[in-house]
Amino acid sequence: RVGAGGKGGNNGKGSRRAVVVSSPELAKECFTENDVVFANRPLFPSQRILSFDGASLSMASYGSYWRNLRRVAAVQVLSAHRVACMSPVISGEVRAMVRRMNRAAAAADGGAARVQMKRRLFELSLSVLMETIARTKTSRTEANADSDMSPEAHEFKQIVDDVVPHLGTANLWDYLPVLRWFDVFGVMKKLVNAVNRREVFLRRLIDAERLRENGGGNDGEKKSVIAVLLSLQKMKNLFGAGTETTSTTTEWAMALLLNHPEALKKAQAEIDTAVGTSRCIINETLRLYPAAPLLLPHESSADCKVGGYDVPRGTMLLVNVYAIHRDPAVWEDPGEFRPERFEDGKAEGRLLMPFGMGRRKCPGETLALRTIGLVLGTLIQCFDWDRVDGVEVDMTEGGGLTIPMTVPLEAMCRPRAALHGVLQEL
Ligand code: HEM
Repeated sequence: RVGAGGKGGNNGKGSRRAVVVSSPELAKECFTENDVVFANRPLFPSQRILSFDGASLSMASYGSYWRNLRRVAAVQVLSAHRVACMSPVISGEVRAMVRRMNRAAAAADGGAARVQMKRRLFELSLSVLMETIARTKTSRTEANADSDMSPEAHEFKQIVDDVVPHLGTANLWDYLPVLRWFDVFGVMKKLVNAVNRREVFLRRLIDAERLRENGGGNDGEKKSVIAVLLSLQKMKNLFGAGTETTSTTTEWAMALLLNHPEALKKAQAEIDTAVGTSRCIINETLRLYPAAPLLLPHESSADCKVGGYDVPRGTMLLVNVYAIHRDPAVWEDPGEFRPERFEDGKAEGRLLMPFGMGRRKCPGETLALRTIGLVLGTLIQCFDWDRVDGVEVDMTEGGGLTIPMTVPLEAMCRPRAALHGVLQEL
């Protein structure tokens, strides 16, 4: 369960020393006794360009600088209290999406609309982040009928689309200097261009927030993230980490439910009586499709041992969460979608780590689970769902930093008769 590859600690010759861990015991060993040693991140050339030379929270090496940023993120921006304050914003965005779907269904033949779930969920996730980070709602109009995004979110999506294809641990450009010297594939040009656009964009959001602040427009608890950070003077970028992961997980959850109508019916019935029971479905989705299947890469800052093997300083650590979550020694029929595994604490003691473990664990977990829960709960409660033309959803997985669905999810949605009045009033 420990794999090794590459020689030499850095990527100067197109290779890099790496250790791949794919069992629950070894993952625990890496993030308990070796947690401090593995708390660094390898900095690939593409990441160096994108992360202000390693200055972003997710890419910074372990030390006082990272600790400081992490404290700001965990305490000021993503704490349970902050997330509770953000909930009305999230619900507002979800309601806006439901309103649009309801309108589309009313206008469609037979009262059911064909919905591009992937696009909708990504847009929603980005809008939630835009709204909590910069409060851009004012610049959006309902007349923009078929999109769930503000113009700012649109602009940011274009920047993300330019960057995402060049992320990931198997990017040749990062390993082979010759490709970089001649900027083969024009990667450098594209990344620098995207970073420059991102700078201009963020600067604009910050200036707008400053103007609002000067005008006395900020009200305590409902402050945007930028306002919070401005008051601490530590503006850092959290958009990248939170968008794709959240929307992809919701998309997989909907796909699983469409292929398991009995689970969908059960969830609908339960939500009608007690909101919040979609948690087992979310856990099971994150078990089968962890949005970061290899976590983010870690790097050792000193020699250590993993599973009895010597691991030298400067080795990249990849933790295969995808394999750990499907370990047949731990999970019965690991490939099957069975949310009941998580009922009544039945899965307690089994390692589920879609957000990682140890000190570099995802600080956005509370926000992500709240957002996914609200979105999924609302979609299941408000609509009856069907597969397009009754055809089984294609569950083929794509590659990259996250696990995208190869065929973007589409589904038929029909407003539930019992909720007609409620939907009209949204
Ligand atoms: C389903 C949603 C999400 C999943 C599955 C997820 C998963 C992860 C994972 C696996 C890591 C790396 C842990 C490691 O290195 O061992 C991570 C890091 C991180 N995540 Fe998330 N994440 C999600 C949503 C979010 C959200 C909503 C935010 C914030 C808005 C966020 C912010 C971050 C940051 C800043 C880091 C870097 C932390 C550090 O290096 O110290 N994530 N996430």
